Amino acid sequence: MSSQDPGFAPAKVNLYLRVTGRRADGFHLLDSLAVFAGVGDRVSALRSRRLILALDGPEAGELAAEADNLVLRAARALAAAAGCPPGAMLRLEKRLPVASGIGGGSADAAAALRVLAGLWGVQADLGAIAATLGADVPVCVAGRPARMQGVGEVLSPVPTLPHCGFLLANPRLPLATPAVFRARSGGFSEPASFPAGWADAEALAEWLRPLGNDLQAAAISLCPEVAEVLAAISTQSACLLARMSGSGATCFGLFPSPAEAEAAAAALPAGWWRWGGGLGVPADQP
Ligand SMILES: C[C@](O)(CO)[C@H](O)COP(=O)(O)OP(=O)(O)OC[C@H]1O[C@@H](n2ccc(N)nc2=O)[C@H](O)[C@@H]1O
Ligand SMILES: Nc1ncnc2c1ncn2[C@@H]1O[C@H](COP(=O)(O)OP(=O)(O)OP(=O)(O)O)[C@@H](O)[C@H]1O
Repeated sequence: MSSQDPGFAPAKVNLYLRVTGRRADGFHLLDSLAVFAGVGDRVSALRSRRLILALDGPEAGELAAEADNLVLRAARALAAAAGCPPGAMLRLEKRLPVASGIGGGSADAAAALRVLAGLWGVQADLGAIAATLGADVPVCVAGRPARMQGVGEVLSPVPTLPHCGFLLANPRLPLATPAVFRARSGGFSEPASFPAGWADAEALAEWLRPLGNDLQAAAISLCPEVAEVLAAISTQSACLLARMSGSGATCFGLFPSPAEAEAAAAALPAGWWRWGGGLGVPADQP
C-alpha cells in the first residue's frame, strides 16, 4: 500500500483477538492488534454518471456485484455524506478469499472510500463513514498497524513492529462472522498490556503467545479444518507462532523474515489459498 495506490486493499491480520465484553445490541467489545499483509484486493474507479461495479480477479467467482457489495455500500455512504451523486465505474480485483477473517470486504470498502474521495474531490471524515459500514472498516481506512478496541472502531497506535514475515493460509471454506461469535463459549478476557516495543520477531511471538484469539475454538467447532491449517503452519521450519485471524478460517504464521514465510507458504497444500511475505507499507509512506 502506498500513497500512489489508494486502491490497494490489503488483508487485515488480527495478531491477537480478545473478546472483552458484549454491548446491549449484541455486538462484542474487542481488543486486537491488527496489521496489514502485502497481499490484497485492488479497487479502481473512473468517472461515470451511474454507479457500476465490475468484478474480476482469482477470487471474484465467490462474490456477486450486487447492491450490497461493500464497495457499492461505501460509494453510496460517501456520496450521501458529501451530498454528491454516487456516479463511478468501479472495478474490484478480488484476490482475498471471501468470508475468511482477513477483512477482504472491509479492506475493499476502505479502498473504495479513498479512491472515490480522490475521484470526486471530497473532503470527508472517512473514519466516521467507515464505522457505519462494518467493525473492521475503520482500521482498514487507517491502513496501518493499530490496536482495535470498542467494537473495532476505537483505534490507537502501537509500537513499530519488528522485521518479520507472515504466512496466510485458508482451507477454502468460508466462515460467517456472526456464526462464529454465536458459537463462542466462555466469559470475557482482559485487554492486553503493550510493551514499549519488540526487539525482533521472536520477541513479538513471545508477547503474542498468551494473548490468543478468543474466536479460534468457536471457529474450529464450526470448521474443524482450521485445526489442520494451524497444525500445518506450526510444523513449518522457522515458524514462531501459528494462530487464526479474526473469525477465521484464515490462519497466519509469524516468521523471522518474509523469505522464510514465503518458502513455508509454498510448502502448504496447493488446494489451500496461501500467501507468504511481509507487512504492507502504511498508506501515507512511499
Ligand atoms: C472479528 C473481526 O474480524 C476482528 O477484526 C471483526 O470484528 C469483524 O468485523 P466485520 O466483519 O467488519 O463485522 P461486521 O460486518 O461489522 O459484523 C458482522 C457481525 O459480526 C458480529 N460482530 C462483529 C463485530 C463485533 N465487534 N462484534 C460482533 O458481535 C455481529 O454479529 C455482526 O452482525
Ligand atoms: N467486496 C466484498 N468482498 C468480500 N465480501 C463481501 C464484499 N462485499 C460484500 N461482502 C460480503 O461480506 C461478507 C464478509 O466478507 P469478508 O470477506 O469481508 O469477510 P471476512 O474476511 O470474514 O471479514 P472480517 O475479517 O472483517 O470478519 C461475505 O459473506 C460477503 O457476502
